[in-house]
Amino acid sequence: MSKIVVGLSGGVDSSVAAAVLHNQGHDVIGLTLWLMKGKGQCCSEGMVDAAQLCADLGLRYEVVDSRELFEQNIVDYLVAGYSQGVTPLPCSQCNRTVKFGPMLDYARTHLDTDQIATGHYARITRADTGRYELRRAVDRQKDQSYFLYDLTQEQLAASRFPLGEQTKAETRRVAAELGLHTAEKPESQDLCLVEQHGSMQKFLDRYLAPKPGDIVDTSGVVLGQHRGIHHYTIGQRKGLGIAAPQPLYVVALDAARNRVVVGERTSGQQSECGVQRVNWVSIAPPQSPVRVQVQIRYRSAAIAATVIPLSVADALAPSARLIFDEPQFGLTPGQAAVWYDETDRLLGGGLIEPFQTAAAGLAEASLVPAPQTVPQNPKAPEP
Ligand SMILES: Nc1ncnc2c1ncn2[C@@H]1O[C@H](COP(=O)(O)OP(=O)(O)OP(=O)(O)O)[C@@H](O)[C@H]1O
Repeated sequence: MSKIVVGLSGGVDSSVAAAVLHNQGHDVIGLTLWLMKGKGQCCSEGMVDAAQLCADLGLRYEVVDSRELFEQNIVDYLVAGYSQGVTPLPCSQCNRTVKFGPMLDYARTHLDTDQIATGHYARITRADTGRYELRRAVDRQKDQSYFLYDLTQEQLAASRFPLGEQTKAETRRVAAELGLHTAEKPESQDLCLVEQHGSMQKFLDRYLAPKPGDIVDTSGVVLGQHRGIHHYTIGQRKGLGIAAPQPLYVVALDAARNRVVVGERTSGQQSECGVQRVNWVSIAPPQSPVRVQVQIRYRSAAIAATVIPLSVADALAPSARLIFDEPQFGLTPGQAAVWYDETDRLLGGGLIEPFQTAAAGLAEASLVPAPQTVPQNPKAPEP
């Protein structure tokens, strides 16, 4: 039996993960990363529920103050990204740099173990080559592998996902059978920051001052005014405030000119895109193109595509080109493209690059903003 540190958010999933491992005879230590300044779900009620769970099961419980790390790696990253016209995906970045990495460090340094577990719905297997593979969860509705594409081999080697083989309904049933007080706790519906602030816009409004500009069509004709490009996302149709005979969508965010570019659905279609900060997971970085099924958003259907690996020599920042079998609408710079094989193995993923739209004269934005580009926080939340 092993000593395992289980990340506890205070929700039913991590409660069951901890209880199951405990019932299997492992020496379980509950750990909550205190992430948010202000009273977020995980950081007030969540900690109380996690502490209660550990008391009920007789587990040691730890809280690690990770608020500064979360602020630097997630809040600043989001604010800088949105101000540059990209729509960053915080969850995969959070998993790699705020949760799994630091949790593993803490487990090794303070708790004398290199094993961690979470309530994520995904599965880890080991190939004959010794490589750790990430697979979709058995419960496809709950599958969270998309958010885990950026984990390193070291992190996967240390991690367990006890819920990967079961459905959410089974998790709730186990929680009820074990009498866990979190059994009936409602599902979180959105990003933790969105849940805390009510909406992504309300969160961003705390950091980014309004910066009105033009809404233009793809040939540059001004159609209206916007309140700041951070209020918009690629593919958005509602809330543009423009009367047009045909439906218009946001097809690009031009930070350099502070413009929102709109067009008909066909003008927002792309047959390929660049991907940066690629992480190859279940297979070693390939030297030649790979046929894949790719997801360009968490809930989007997987689509057939070919990944062409680029800059293989640069192991720290490999990039790739994705060529879709059919043109795709709604490719959003900053979101993750995550690719799988025909079964359920997550092969790799990376961040969709800002595209060059010659017609709209867009400037390229960086997905990895320099810290000094982060605007001063006009009204930061109270710690
Ligand atoms: N603040 C935190 N500290 C430690 N571990 C966390 C924290 N937040 C999330 N986790 C871990 O990551 C897993 C997935 O987190 P996510 O936010 O997706 O929650 P979830 O799927 O709603 O799960 P839960 O029901 O446990 O809240 C959790 O089950 C938990 O193990």
